Amino acid sequence: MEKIIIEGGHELNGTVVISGAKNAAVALIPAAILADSKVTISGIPEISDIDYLSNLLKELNCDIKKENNILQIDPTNLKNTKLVKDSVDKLRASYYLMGALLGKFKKAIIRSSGGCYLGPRPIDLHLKGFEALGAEIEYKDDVYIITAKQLVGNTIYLDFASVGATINILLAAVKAQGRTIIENAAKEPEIIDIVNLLTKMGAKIQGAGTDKIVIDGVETLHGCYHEMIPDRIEAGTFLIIAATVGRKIEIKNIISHHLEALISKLIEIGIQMDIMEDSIIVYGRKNNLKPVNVMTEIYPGFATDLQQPLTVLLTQCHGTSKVVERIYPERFGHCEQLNCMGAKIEKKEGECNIIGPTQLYGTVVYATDLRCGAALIIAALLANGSTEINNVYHIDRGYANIDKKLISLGAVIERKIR
Ligand SMILES: CC(=O)N[C@H]1[C@@H](OP(=O)(O)OP(=O)(O)OC[C@H]2O[C@@H](n3ccc(=O)[nH]c3=O)[C@H](O)[C@@H]2O)O[C@H](CO)[C@@H](O)[C@@H]1O
Ligand SMILES: C=C(OP(=O)(O)O)C(=O)O
Repeated sequence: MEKIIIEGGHELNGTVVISGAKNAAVALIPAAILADSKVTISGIPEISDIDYLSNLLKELNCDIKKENNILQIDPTNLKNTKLVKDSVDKLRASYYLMGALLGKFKKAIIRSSGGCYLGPRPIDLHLKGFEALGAEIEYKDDVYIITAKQLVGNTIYLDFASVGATINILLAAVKAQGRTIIENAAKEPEIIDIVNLLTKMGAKIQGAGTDKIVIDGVETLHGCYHEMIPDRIEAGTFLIIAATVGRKIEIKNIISHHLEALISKLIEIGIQMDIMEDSIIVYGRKNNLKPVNVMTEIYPGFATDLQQPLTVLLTQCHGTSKVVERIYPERFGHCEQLNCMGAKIEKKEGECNIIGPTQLYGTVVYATDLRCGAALIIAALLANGSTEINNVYHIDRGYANIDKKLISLGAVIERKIR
């Protein structure tokens, strides 16, 4: 088990380059196995979710090679192995292998996936989507057996615009017979990235980025080259780090348009930024920061994955801020940890009030999930004294080379094995 020790109080300066998007990469890789020849994806982030997923592809006899940030996935000799080992629940996105294997072989045997515990995370909408395409599903001893004689296109209305269900249904439908329509589809930028890859592979899809996606099934898909999008959540995290403990930080390899909801909150708080299309310069460490109210929503609303990191900046605002969590009402594991560091956060059902400003102090804390980990890093950079952050494996699932990136900006960080 690794832990990170951060000496707080150092002002950060310089440039940071954002890595590829975790939530796109973990779907692009399963999508690639639908091809009959090699798919090359560039911009792959160095995170443990990619290592776990690569191991799952190896279990399927897929040839997978990584060099720098380029991943070559050759599914020519793919076998439809049962995925029932512990390796499946190391990450959330292993569930995309359900849709991909179903689309490719009309059969998938896979156990439940893992990922951050943010309260209950059902996959009923994924399964209903597969059933609408003609699949039958059996669930026994934590393993899903999903089979179809034939997959046939259908109109599927999602009760909630779920990212995972939209992508999983896309993966199952690209090779189905006829037309599938996903109504109330998720509109996140990662969906567009997956559709761009599938289209290069020969799929026929319209409407990605809107709430109606139309898929006309094709018989075969082929290899291609794809350059993936940068991580808007990592970029947002660095925007918040820069606002909280930076003097002047330039954040590069960013699509500013993906971050509009966060940028507008930072402006409301009083953070000064120069916003370009593919980079942002943040002038942080301002006094008299204003409190704000934030409500998480599906894209283009404020991302739930950024509310935990933003909470740390809100501890420095003069007055009471409110965060309402509409996607995962139990996503508040960070509050107790931040309170141990001196924050004043009152947690209620589905929301919290942050009373600021408060001085934070270094202590021993525990990442309860990935973005709680990010919040604790920001708090530790700001705190008086040294902070020990435990359960670092959560952070490594989604932040590429976070220690190196922060050290290059002037942070004092050490990683230790317990
Ligand atoms: C790997 C990945 O991309 N993870 C992201 C993805 O997770 P994930 O794909 O799991 O999130 P969803 O968009 O599916 O979930 C959103 C909401 O819908 C509910 N729901 C979802 C599916 C379902 O079948 N039934 C159901 O009730 C969930 O419990 C949750 O309340 O989107 C979330 C919301 O932006 C992000 O926080 C995660 O970082
Ligand atoms: C919740 C997250 O990830 P996952 O869905 O992979 O658990 C996240 O990226 O914040």
